Amino acid sequence: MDMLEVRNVGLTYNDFVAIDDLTFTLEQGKTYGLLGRNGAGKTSILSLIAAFQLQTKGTIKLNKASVFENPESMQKISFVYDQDYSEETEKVKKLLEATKKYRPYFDQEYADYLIKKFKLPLNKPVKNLSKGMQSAFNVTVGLASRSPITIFDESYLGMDVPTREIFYEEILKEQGENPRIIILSTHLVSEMDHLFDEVLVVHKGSLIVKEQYEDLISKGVHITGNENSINKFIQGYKVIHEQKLGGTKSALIYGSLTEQDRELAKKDGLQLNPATLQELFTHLTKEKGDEDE
Ligand SMILES: Nc1ncnc2c1ncn2[C@@H]1O[C@H](COP(=O)(O)OP(=O)(O)OP(=O)(O)O)[C@@H](O)[C@H]1O
Repeated sequence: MDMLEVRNVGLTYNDFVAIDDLTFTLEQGKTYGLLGRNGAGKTSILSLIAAFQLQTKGTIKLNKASVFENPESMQKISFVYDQDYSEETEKVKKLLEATKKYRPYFDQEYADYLIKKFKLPLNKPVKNLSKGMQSAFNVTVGLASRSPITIFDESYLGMDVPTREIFYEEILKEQGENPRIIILSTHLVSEMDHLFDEVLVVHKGSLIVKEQYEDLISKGVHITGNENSINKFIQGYKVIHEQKLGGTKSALIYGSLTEQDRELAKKDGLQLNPATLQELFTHLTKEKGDEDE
């Protein structure tokens, strides 16, 4: 069972702290959603896991061995990110062959299948592909690499909806048939949440959430009703968002409601509705100056 352990990891660029003190473990067979606002530190974390750079402090280990400058673990990690192909004169077929050389788990049959699915033109220079097609090419490399750790950092850029659907279907299918550690960094929270087994939320370089998707979702509850009753009800709960309309108020609670309180809410005529991951993410990472709806 492959296991990635990130312990007390920090990263500073000159004096700027991009990542503060991250500790988490990832396990084979799970798809992780990595969420965070712009500049939260997602790409920085992923580039450390992929050993593209060395952290300023802490350790990152794959199966107990440090990943940095470790050829064995580097072969097990694929990092799919938004590459600049403006100078890439090589054709799709040739570039795929070249990439394959460094990926010991690469499955050519699966790559051929994906090329067909994504309708990638094998004889076109990669620099001449549309943005969405370049992303499809990257995703093909990432999926067909079958690396024990496969990272997709906003790998959907430029893809249209049907193409993104193919990407999502393949993630689900692959994880079922060839389990690995998959990390999906994304801003398309509501579109991709069905893919996540676990969710990591990074905010200003710190990890503020790491939870099973189902557990996390069960903590978000919208409670709506008469303002006075709501104010009384929410005491003691963590409220991450409030909205008022006339005498009616709606509060978004983050934390498990007791059965007793659910009964109480019903009795008081208060409405309870589950929150979505996107809502929880938005309000948990709210910053001063963000507009309230
Ligand atoms: N090479 C660098 N030198 C200096 N600062 C950097 C460098 N790379 C990233 N940063 C800073 O580190 C912080 C985290 O950046 P990072 O790219 O990891 O964020 P992100 O969560 O991936 O953002 P986005 O969602 O916008 O892609 C940002 O404030 C960014 O400006």
